[in-house]
Amino acid sequence: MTTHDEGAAAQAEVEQAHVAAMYGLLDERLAEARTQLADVLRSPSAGPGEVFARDVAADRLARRVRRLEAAEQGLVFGRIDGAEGTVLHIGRLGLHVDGRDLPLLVDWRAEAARPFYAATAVQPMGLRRRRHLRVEGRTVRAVSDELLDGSAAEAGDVVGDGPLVEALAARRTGRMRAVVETLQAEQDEIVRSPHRGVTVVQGGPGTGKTVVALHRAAYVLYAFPDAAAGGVLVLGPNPRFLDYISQVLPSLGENDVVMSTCVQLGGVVPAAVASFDAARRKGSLAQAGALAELVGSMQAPDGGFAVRVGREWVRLGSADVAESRAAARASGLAHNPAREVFKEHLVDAVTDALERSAAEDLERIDAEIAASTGLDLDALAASGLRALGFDDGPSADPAEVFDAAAARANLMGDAYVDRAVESLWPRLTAEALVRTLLGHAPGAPWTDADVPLLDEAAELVDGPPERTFGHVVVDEAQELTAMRWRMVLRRCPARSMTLVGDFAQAGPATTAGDWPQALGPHLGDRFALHTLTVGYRTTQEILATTHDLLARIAPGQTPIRSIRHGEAPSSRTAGRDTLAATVADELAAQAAAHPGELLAVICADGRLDELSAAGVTRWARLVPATEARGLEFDSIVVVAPDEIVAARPSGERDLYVAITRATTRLCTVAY
Ligand SMILES: Nc1ncnc2c1ncn2[C@@H]1O[C@H](COP(=O)(O)OP(=O)(O)OP(=O)(O)O)[C@@H](O)[C@H]1O
Repeated sequence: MTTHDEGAAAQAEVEQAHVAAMYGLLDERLAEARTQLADVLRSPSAGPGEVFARDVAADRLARRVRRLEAAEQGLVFGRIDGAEGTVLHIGRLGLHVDGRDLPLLVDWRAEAARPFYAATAVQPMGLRRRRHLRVEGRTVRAVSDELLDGSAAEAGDVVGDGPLVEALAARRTGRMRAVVETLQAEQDEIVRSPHRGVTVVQGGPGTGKTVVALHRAAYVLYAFPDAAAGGVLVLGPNPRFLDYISQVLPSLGENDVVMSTCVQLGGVVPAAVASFDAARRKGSLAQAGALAELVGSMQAPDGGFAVRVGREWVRLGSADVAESRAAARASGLAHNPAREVFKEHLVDAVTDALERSAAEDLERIDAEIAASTGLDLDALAASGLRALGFDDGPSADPAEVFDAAAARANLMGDAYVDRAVESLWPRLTAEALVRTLLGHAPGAPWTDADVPLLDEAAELVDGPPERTFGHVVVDEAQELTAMRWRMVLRRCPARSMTLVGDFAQAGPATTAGDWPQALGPHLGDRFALHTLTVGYRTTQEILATTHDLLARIAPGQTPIRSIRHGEAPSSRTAGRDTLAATVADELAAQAAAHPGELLAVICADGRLDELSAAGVTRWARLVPATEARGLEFDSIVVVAPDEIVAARPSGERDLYVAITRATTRLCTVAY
């Protein structure tokens, strides 16, 4: 009989042979792909068609190379053994060998990999055993098994600490990492949900909403080819957060994801941050109505219109103008492109008026000829037309004297007509429209809250954005105002989205208190809501200190249960003048006692300069409470909580966010 350690070492050796074979195949595939790429790039191509085809092929191969390269880290991390003896290894991508029935490695997103995440002892899904492999570089360091079918452990089973425990015990690095090895069943269910529409994930801090959102993006790219072809967009609240999550998708082999903040999406760089009041006001849905109304008011207001044609004036009644306006609006085009439709209808009406007047002239001339004979009728008709500005030569048939098509063509290019159209249906710019709405002087700086207004105006004026996406992921989605939601939805015509957030963590511009309030105006009830309940970041001890706060800021919300436990939070009191020094002292002590931990100081924006001057960045990241959403550190020092609460209308929620950033230790320094 072997000891546990000997058994574990033997099993690691068994797995090493498999893992070596997989890396061997990965190397082969990578070499093939690189050779193919080099061949394609070298191949001569004649003509634009061939160049295009070559570029497409090169792009596809370059992606394949990148995907294979990204799989080097953590290529394989799991294995499932069926009750009847089948074995599947699970990893970052699929590897198949010709002539072999079972794949050497199954992509974690494939249906065959589902039991690895979803099987439990209650529902083993045909599995006897789930195995996690800890691989460093290309070397198997350890294996750990869970037996799922109730059978007793045998010689080849290594039952020990779960890999989740190991993953959670790891030090924070300041960058989020993929957790594809340890995705939990309630998370996995959302990640691989077949729902193509809007999936919403709510849950307290640290329940893995970001984890789910990013792994969902990777799953969508794998499982929904149409959405993948349209591109995937991931939206986060600020650049600091985007930097924090930036490595997750590349490490899953997905490099073709666009990451952005809402503001960056608008293409306008704001020069200032709006006040809370302005942010709320400008974020409200009423602004969309106001902008639409403003544009409408600039589209041929009621009344008639006169245009000079040659030496004549042609007058149109308000009914003709209204008909042209209705036709332009019915085109469904935005204001500027619809202007052309308006102009065409107006020119038709002017042409009709000219035709009527030409016919009347001819009748009058006929009458005059009848009165005094001997005059040349054709010459008379032609001179009548010339008087109206037309060059048409004489015609034998008076009914054909007026060439409507030529008159219309002339009018379309006529500067007077253009001027008249401009006064009725002026060409607009988004900037000018928003400035008019806000009563801004030209050149006044834009704020972040103006960006969604400009985006809305751009759609009204020029039409939908050129760049749209097949799937959009929104993290910290509770931060979006109604106008921002419109901006996001505009870029996802297929309405295939993953939205994650927590209204207990909402900032000052948010007016909605829950998902139906936030999404109802845009999507009705067309979204599937999931709730995560288990915390993986913040210890139960730290969470316990937030219960009263949570009851105030989100009265209906059930506190989450954390699987982490640790020290009780500590607190220090300082004098008003010694606050920064006390923080520095605390950090120095923590850094000495827990070397290698990632520390952060979170404070009100107004304290940043003082703390920075006190040198806290020697030991810790200095993070304003307004930018702490979504981030995570081993240990947190929260400075002057009262100041964080007082700084913004969402102060208590900001404090809740700050307190829930730590995985291990929380210290509060107050005065
Ligand atoms: N299945 C898992 N395996 C390993 N680690 C996990 C798992 N789920 C979540 N975590 C870890 O828990 C921490 C919190 O996850 P995440 O940031 O996704 O939570 P969140 O719900 O988005 O938090 P917040 O509301 O604060 O933004 C991260 O370190 C993440 O890696």
